[in-house]
Amino acid sequence: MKFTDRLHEKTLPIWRQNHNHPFVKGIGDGTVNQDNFRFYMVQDYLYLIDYSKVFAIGAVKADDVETMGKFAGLLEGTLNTEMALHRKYAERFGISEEELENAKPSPIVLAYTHYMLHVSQKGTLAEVVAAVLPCAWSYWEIGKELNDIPGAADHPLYGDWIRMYSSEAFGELASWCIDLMNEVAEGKPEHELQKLEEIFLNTTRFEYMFWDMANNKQMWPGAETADVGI
Ligand SMILES: Cc1ncc(CN)c(N)n1
Repeated sequence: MKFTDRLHEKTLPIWRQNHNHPFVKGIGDGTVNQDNFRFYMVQDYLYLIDYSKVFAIGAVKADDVETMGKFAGLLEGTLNTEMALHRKYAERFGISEEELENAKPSPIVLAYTHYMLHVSQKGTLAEVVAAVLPCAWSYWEIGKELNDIPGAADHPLYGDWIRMYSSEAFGELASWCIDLMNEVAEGKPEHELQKLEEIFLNTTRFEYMFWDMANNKQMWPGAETADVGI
């Protein structure tokens, strides 16, 4: 059994909850509230800035030039392809790039990104990969699932999102993360595998919390409308 099969099996209930989250379903059937989607895209942009930094840490921790190159590819793909989607949506919503970068992160975004940055700064290369894997893997699976819904990828607003996360290019990045997880877990003692499992479980849980945050436009307690992200 591959280590990633073990991870998938262990986190299956929460993994399913991610796929069936009302916000995800709403992107697929076009019913998600536009204002919530706008909030989500702004918060996701902030998330991706730190997520990209985790790939840079991966490059620093890589043991060979080929792996360094893959992390550089993931960093480039996130900054220039995935985040281009967010910049395009921001333009549609009348949000400038400056406003986007200066938006305030929600408590969930801060907790999630700080967790990933903490794990990757203090941990091993395998721990870096375990932290980022649910992000790439679950979005790719969700993208493909939504793309299978007839007409979903043609939706005037949410179609771009579905096409991005079901694309071959995104799938390649996700597959590379899956393969690397198996490579770096090979031969590790059980206690280290359990640690990787825990990190993977935690970021899978954060994925669920992120969808919930988007669904509820959840910001800081007592925040005024003007403080809500942007
Ligand atoms: C929260 C989150 N997780 C994952 C992805 C896919 N890179 C994303 N854009 N946002």
